[in-house]
Amino acid sequence: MLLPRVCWEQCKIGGYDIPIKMKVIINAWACSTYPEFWEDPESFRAERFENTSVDFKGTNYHYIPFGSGRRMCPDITFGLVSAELFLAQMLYNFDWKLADGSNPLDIDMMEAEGTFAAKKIHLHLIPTSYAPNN
Ligand code: HEM
Repeated sequence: MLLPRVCWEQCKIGGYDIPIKMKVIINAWACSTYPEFWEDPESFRAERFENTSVDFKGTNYHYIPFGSGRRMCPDITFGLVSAELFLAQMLYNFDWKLADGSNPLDIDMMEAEGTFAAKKIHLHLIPTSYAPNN
């Protein structure tokens, strides 16, 4: 869910009358899984972003992980760099195995309900420190 907005003028969206001053909350997850815009929307397919002009900067309304408009996330750059740096450090310094020895392709990617898209089933991993020979 994005931050709540207040409607500045009366309008109609998807057949619904939205009165002036009505509080509106945008469901970014619903936008990002709308079948009219996304093929097989609930599958994790990172390659769907290859060779496309769709990006996350708030002008493609079917993909708004950082929101859109004047209240969109002011720290997109910091957020992206932090996530990339963290992931790169974890992958560079450790080898990873699933704690129960199962196949990574069988990981259940269901999301829990809530404001943030956390995994429904926790991921239990065993890191092994990767120390290259000096
Ligand atoms: C990958 C990381 C991040 C994601 C996915 C993210 C996502 C979002 C989203 C969806 C919103 C609501 C936008 C809207 O309603 O249109 C938001 C707002 C905001 N974010 Fe982020 N964010 C991230 C990282 C950060 C970081 C690192 C900071 C600060 C250090 C930050 C600070 C804020 C602030 C202050 C707002 C409120 C803006 C306002 O009320 O005008 N975010 N973010």
